[in-house]
This record gives sequence, structure tokens and C-alpha cells, in this order.
Amino acid sequence: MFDVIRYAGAARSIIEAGQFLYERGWSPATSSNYSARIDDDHIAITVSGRHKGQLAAGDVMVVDLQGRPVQSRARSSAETRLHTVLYQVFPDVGAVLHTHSVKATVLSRLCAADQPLVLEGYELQKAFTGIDSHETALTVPVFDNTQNIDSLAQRTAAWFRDNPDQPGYLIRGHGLYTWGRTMEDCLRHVEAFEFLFECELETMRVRP
Ligand SMILES: CSC[C@@H](O)[C@@H](O)C(=O)COP(=O)(O)O
Ligand SMILES: [Zn+2]
Repeated sequence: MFDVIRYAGAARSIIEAGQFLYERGWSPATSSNYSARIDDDHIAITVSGRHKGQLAAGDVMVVDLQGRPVQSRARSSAETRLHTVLYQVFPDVGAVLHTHSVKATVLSRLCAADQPLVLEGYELQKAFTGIDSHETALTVPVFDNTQNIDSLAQRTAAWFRDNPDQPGYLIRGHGLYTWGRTMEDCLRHVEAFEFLFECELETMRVRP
């Protein structure tokens, strides 16, 4: 079982994240899903199909790290396994956010097949936990979109087991996944990615 007080804190962080991300335009309509760790075996995660700018307590539920609902009859996010594999691969991860911004969506469609997006030379890269220089290259893999979430979850888990220092990934034509030790870290990572995606798109526009 899980601690109810810890669940309440996790749910509150998810609801507040939804308000911020919706207001920034990075989680339109019912897109996106968010989670926060409760303990070694449980996470709080958004219920599938809910409007992320208007989340309330009933829109967040608990699943175990196999993605099975715990004390809930609701259906968790269709992309639950994309969250749970990250908590399994990274025991120190406390929050995972998936967003659907215009910039992440467009940039992911412009990336060549089988080529990661490499972010290098930007001072703002230091907003990511553990990065202390603009000279450190960030490699953001771009996975092809699919409705087979289990297979995508396995592919992302394998990639990040081999590349544990990279802070996120794109799904082509779909959106961004990123994570952090805390929800605050994770929100900062979303914001940093959005800035860097805009820089990349602007660079392509002026220097095609
Ligand atoms: C509104 S379409 C987006 C969904 O297909 C999905 O990608 C998504 O991000 C939200 O799914 P959900 O099941 O609500 O977590
Ligand atoms: Zn999505």
C-alpha cells in the first residue's frame, strides 16, 4: 500500500503542473500526462482523457510500477508505461512530464529519421540538472510515433539505460517526455527544452 499523505502531495504537484503547462500552451486540450513518485513501488498519474488545465483530485490516481491501478477503478493515462519504465530505470526520478507543444511537435517532424536532435552551444543547457557548461552536448532521441505504447516503452527504457545522463526524448509529431528528481526540476526541464526547441526552429528559419 501507499502513504496517503505522500499521495496527496504528489497529486497536488501534478494539478499545479497542469495549470502551468496548460497556461503556457504546452498541454492543449486533453493532451499530455503527468506523474509523480509516491514511493519505491507507486506513482500518482493523471487519469486518461482529462483536460490538463482543469485537473482536480479525482483526475489523479495511483498505479504500481507495472502500470496496474491501485485502489482505483479509473483508467490511467494511455501512456502510463512510458512513465513507469522511467521510474524503474532511474530510482532517483521523482516526476515525469509529457507535453504536446507546437514547437516540440514541429521540430520532431523536421528531425531526420534515425537522427537524434543534438543541442549544443546554448548557455541555457545549464538549466538541466548535472549540466554545467554550454559545451556539453545534449542528445535528444526522436522515437517514431506509435499506438503500441508497450513496445515504445521498451525502446525508450533500453535507450536511457544506455544513455542515463540525457534528460528527455521526443516522439515524432507527438511531443516531449522529460523527468527530474522533483516536480520543480521536471518543470524547469520542460521550460528549458521549450526555449531550446524555439532556438533550433528559429535557426532553421533564418539559416535553412
Ligand atoms: C488528445 S490526443 C493525445 C493522446 O493521444 C496522448 O498522446 C496524450 O498525451 C494524452 O493521453 P492520456 O491517455 O490522456 O494520458
Ligand atoms: Zn501524448
